[in-house]
Amino acid sequence: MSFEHSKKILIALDYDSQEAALSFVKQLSPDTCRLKVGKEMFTYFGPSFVKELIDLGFDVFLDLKFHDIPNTVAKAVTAAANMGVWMVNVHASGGFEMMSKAKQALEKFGDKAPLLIAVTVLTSMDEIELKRLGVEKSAQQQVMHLAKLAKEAGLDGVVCSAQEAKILKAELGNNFKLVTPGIRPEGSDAGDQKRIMTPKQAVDAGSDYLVIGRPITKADNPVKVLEDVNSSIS
Ligand SMILES: O=c1ccn([C@@H]2O[C@H](COP(=O)(O)O)[C@@H](O)[C@H]2O)c(=O)[nH]1
Repeated sequence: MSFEHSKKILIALDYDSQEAALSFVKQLSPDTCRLKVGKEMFTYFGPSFVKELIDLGFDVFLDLKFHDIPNTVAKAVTAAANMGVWMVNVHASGGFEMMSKAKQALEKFGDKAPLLIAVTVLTSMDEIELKRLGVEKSAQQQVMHLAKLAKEAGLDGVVCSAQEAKILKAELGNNFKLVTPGIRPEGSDAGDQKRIMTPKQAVDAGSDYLVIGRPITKADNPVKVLEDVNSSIS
C-alpha cells in the first residue's frame, strides 16, 4: 500500500478519556494515518495532550474552527503553530479579513507553519438547515462561495464534504487542499452527518484528506477498520 494514500486518513479522536484515546493511538502507526484533535479532547486535555501525540510521531490537525475577530484568531493560530500542529482551521464565515490576518500571522513560522484551512459548510448541515440560517444558496453553491473567499485570502484549503470535492478541484485547482469529514465506509451509520460519501468515492472525487471518527473509533476492531479503509483507497 502506498504511503501517500495511507496518510490521507485523519482519525478524529473524539474521546472523553485521555487514557482510552492513547490506548487506541498506541496501536496505530504515524505511517498509516494522521490524527485530529477537536473541541472535546482539547477542552478536556489541552495542549499537553496534543504535544503527547506529536511526540509519538503523529501529524496533528487541531480542529478548533476558530471564529472570532481577526486579531483574536491571528493570535489563536499563532498559539497552534507554537504547539507544533500540522494543520489548523478557522471558519470561512469569519470573513476575508479574519482569514488573511490568520494566514499572515503564520508567515513568521516559515516552512514550519501549519496548513491553514477554512471550514465552509459543516458536513452535518443540509439545505433545510442552511435555509434556517437565512442562506438561500444550495450547499454546493455556499461551499464554493466560501472556498473562493478562502483561496483569495491565501489559505491552503478548505473543509467541505466530499460531495463538493469534484467541482471544487475543477474550479480551484489541485494545490488547494480539500479536507472532507462525513466519510462513511459502506454500511456504517451516518449519525448526525448529512453530506456523506464512502472513502473510495471521496478519493475518486478529489478529496485530499478524509476525516473519519466514529466508524473507526467506535468499531469493535478500530485498527482493522483503518486497514480496510486504507486498502479501499490504495
Ligand atoms: O464540517 C465538519 C467539520 C468537522 N467535522 C469533525 O469531523 C469529525 C467527524 O467525525 P465522525 O465521527 O466521523 O462523524 C468530528 O470530529 C467533527 O467535529 C465534521 O464532522 N464536519
